[in-house]
Amino acid sequence: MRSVAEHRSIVADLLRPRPLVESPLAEALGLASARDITAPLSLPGFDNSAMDGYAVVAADVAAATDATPVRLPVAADIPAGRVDGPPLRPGTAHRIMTGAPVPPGADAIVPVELTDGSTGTVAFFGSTEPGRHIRLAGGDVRAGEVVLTAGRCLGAPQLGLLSALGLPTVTVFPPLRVLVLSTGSELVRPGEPLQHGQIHESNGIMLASAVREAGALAEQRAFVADDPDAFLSALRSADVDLVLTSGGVSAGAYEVVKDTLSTRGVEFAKVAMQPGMPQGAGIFDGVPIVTLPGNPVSALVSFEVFVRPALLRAMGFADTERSRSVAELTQPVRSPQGKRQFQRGVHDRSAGTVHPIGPPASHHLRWLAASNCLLEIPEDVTEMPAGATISVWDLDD
Ligand SMILES: Nc1nc2c(c(=O)[nH]1)N[C@H]1C(S)=C(S)[C@@H](COP(=O)(O)OP(=O)(O)OC[C@H]3O[C@@H](n4cnc5c(N)ncnc54)[C@H](O)[C@@H]3O)O[C@H]1N2
Ligand code: MOO
Repeated sequence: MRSVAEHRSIVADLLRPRPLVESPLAEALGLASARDITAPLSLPGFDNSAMDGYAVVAADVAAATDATPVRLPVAADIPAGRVDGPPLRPGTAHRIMTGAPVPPGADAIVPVELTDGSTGTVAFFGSTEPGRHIRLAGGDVRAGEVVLTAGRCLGAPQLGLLSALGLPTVTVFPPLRVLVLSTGSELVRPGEPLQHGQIHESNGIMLASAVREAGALAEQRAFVADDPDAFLSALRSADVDLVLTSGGVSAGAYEVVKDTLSTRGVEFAKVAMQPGMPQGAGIFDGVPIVTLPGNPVSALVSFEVFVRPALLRAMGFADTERSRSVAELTQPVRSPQGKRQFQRGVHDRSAGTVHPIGPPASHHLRWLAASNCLLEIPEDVTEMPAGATISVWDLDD
């Protein structure tokens, strides 16, 4: 049997990044930056006020108290955005707003709450010290510093930072395009009535959603029956970077995926894993294809273990794995000898504990939907008692 690690690297080696693109920031959410990003300018770009109030020379208001206010003439008004503010002469104050440039000559800001707020002659009821409430140029970012490294996922704060640095675009790895194709003559579209022996199709939306959650683009085709011609024509009609099928890969008489592709560039193997033993991967018609087992839990666990890290790697992400932690089991678990088992679990992060949820069998979608993690049990471990520590893949990060 093939090991989990071997199949992971076979799948990872199949996928290739698309050519880099220069993307407007608004279209880069969730993608990976392709390059280290060096700040073209400093942030803040100029010394500016952190408070609405008055710019002063601190020494001028050193004696101010509630009982003995200091009064200064207001020589200028500096709203945020004013670009022609005059210098401050000692013995005067400038009314200033948050974000406005501190005038040359001033060394502190007094918040409006410590004054009477006047625009003619202002009374100060408290003192200040040099530097108070001034945000210094370069205090956040200095021009020339690397602010984001290649492979970083561009989320809201990262895109905000790039915009603050005056960068309208960013070089990114484009999302991979993935065709999700379910197979099975028993499948019926949700919303349509079932006859005995039929089931509603569920892997399509589940895998397409997992692809989208990973930041790639999913094209979810109507599923195909266990019919080689229909299957091949669905495959050939796609212009994608990866095809992801489910079903038809085990040992039965109507395994449309295995029967059709095993002579056409796809290698099928048993992987020492549960769920998710029957797997296939290869190149068909020049396009990478990964064939997942049809049992719904097997399909999604296989996606997590083999496809998601490969997709993230080909989309340039530095971080390709789910966050892993170690937690204490609150109940014992058993696992088959020789297989890496991934049980569904509920991880209580604040308590540092985890328990398996639902049976290990691979058709229990309900328990998959109720879980927030996978428990990873190594091949050579057949039982673990309550209190043992176990490796956990958190699925909700
Ligand atoms: N004799 C053997 N039988 C089986 C073996 C084996 O080694 N020898 N392996 C078992 C394991 S493990 C798995 S996993 C499954 C994988 O089977 P296939 O990939 O061929 O998938 P199917 O037979 O098409 O379907 C399995 C199961 O999943 C349901 N299914 C399939 N597609 C969907 C879908 N899109 N939405 C919802 N449910 C789906 C299907 O109805 C079956 O119940 O094989 C075992 N058998
Ligand atoms: O490998 Mo199957 O995935 O155990 O149910």
